[in-house]
Amino acid sequence: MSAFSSTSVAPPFVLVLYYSRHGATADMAKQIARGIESTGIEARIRTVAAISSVCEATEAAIPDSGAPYATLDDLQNCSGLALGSPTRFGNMAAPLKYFLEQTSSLWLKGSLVDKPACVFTSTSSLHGGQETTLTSMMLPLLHHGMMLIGVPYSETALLSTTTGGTPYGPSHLAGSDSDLKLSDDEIKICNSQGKRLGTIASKMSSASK
Ligand SMILES: Cc1cc2nc3c(=O)[nH]c(=O)nc-3n(C[C@H](O)[C@H](O)[C@H](O)COP(=O)(O)O)c2cc1C
Repeated sequence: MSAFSSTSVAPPFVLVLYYSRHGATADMAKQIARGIESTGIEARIRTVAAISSVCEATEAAIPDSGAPYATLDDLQNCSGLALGSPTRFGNMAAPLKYFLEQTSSLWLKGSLVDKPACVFTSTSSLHGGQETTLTSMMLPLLHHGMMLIGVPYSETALLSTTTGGTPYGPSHLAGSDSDLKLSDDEIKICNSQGKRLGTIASKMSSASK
């Protein structure tokens, strides 16, 4: 093969994209990333900026701590997506929705069609809207044509958990002071969801080459 015909193909990765204010959803993102990376594919962890009426004028391009901010290129080039948000009045948090509302150019090109995706959330109360938040995050992903994966009951932690964990996606009960750590069952569910997403993303990205 001549030097001119060899092209360097960027290795596939799964984007773990979340917003977190107090750190619980960020902890979940790390556990999902562990599950993804256990399958041999890179997990790229990215967050979105908080919003305010002047956010675009005041936010630094790179946050002082934590994951870098996601770009549209991260979404465009990922082989799969794990999307996470704290529950806000039974819905996803505004900063994540704000980011998603800037993805019309990707929607027009169909960039995310047929890519696998999962969703995860953290709440302060057990019946405070985990499932509704998870489904609220699924809706824009379905508009983008993504293929949603949940947590099958073959993950037995779904049956033993007394806090978070749903078949719609991993969840966490953070408590009213946002100080409860991820339980062992919640961690298992995050890890297995990441593993499932990584496995499917790897298979689909190698099949499309
Ligand atoms: C504006 C606002 C609305 C919230 N709405 C809910 C809610 O509907 N149900 C709930 O259980 N917790 C609610 N919470 C609590 C957060 O979901 C919870 O503290 C979550 O664990 C925070 O995740 P984080 O640590 O990733 O920021 C709300 C918090 C805020 C600031």
